Amino acid sequence: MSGKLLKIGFIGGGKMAQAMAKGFISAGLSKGESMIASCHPSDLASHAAFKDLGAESIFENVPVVQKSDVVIISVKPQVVPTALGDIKKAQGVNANKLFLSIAMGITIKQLEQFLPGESRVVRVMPNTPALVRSGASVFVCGQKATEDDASITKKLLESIGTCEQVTENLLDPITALSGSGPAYIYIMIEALADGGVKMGLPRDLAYRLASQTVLGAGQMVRDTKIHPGVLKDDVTSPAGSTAAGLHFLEQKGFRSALIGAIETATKRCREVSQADATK
Ligand SMILES: NC(=O)C1=CN([C@@H]2O[C@H](COP(=O)(O)OP(=O)(O)OC[C@H]3O[C@@H](n4cnc5c(N)ncnc54)[C@H](OP(=O)(O)O)[C@@H]3O)[C@@H](O)[C@H]2O)C=CC1
Ligand SMILES: O=C(O)[C@@H]1CCC=N1
Repeated sequence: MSGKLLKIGFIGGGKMAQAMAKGFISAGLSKGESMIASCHPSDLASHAAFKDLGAESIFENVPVVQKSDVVIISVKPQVVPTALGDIKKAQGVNANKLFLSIAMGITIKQLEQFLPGESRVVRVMPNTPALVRSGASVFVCGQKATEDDASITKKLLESIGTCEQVTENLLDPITALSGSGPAYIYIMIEALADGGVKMGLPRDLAYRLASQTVLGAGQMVRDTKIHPGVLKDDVTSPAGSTAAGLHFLEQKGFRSALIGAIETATKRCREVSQADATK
């Protein structure tokens, strides 16, 4: 991937596509002008967002494939069959491209069926912190993806955060954990700040402290590799305030709620994987 910048195309220019596009640009791996996105006419905000990046933004999917080296399938799962159907039906399109699909629940097998036979498919699960290059992504290579495709995928995803190659059976729980996870953490940050405000903190200070605390705790687990239970014990002084707070969380089923969220979200991914659930 040295030298000429890859042309990156997005089929669907929504939230996750924009996060990845902005991440690639700030990583220096791409430029607005080497990107193209197909947007839906009903989502002019996304159309404008890609134009603001200096990218080409259009309302058709086929030219995105024609003009790109790597095509990122970033429409909602329910839209994937139609969007890829457009490409399969089109005459004379060179679909011998690398397709990265980020669609929740859509399997490699389904993607390979929806796309023309020559297409090389990699299934990816990123998350929105890709925008600030702190994403957590995983990928699975399809039948026709080459070692080069895996390297290109890795290079792209590592530019916007961490990246691991996994097996497809892990994709649904990963989607539930790291794909959806930022949403759980955002409501936690909001609630922590609400608690701080309830107890008299100014709102902006409460958000700064809550977000930095989440960031710092995550970094502690990742960088020290110390078990989170041990790190929790280090915070919890005998007869102190943390023990009182933890007791309240246990009474309210905090752990159980998080475990249940991952279980429920995984089940939703599995529903979508079933062909009729993409409708
Ligand atoms: N958001 C996230 O955190 C993550 C999302 N994903 C996956 O990314 C994909 C996109 O999600 P997200 O960005 O949240 O969703 P968005 O709704 O923000 O983006 C999807 C975009 O595709 C547009 N669209 C609809 N139909 C078509 C079509 N036929 N051709 C081209 N574009 C079309 C939508 O327009 P309109 O709104 O008008 O329908 C919308 O702009 C999903 O498959 C999701 O599972 C994966 C990981 C994380
Ligand atoms: O909510 C969703 O379905 C997508 C998948 C992971 C994050 N957002």
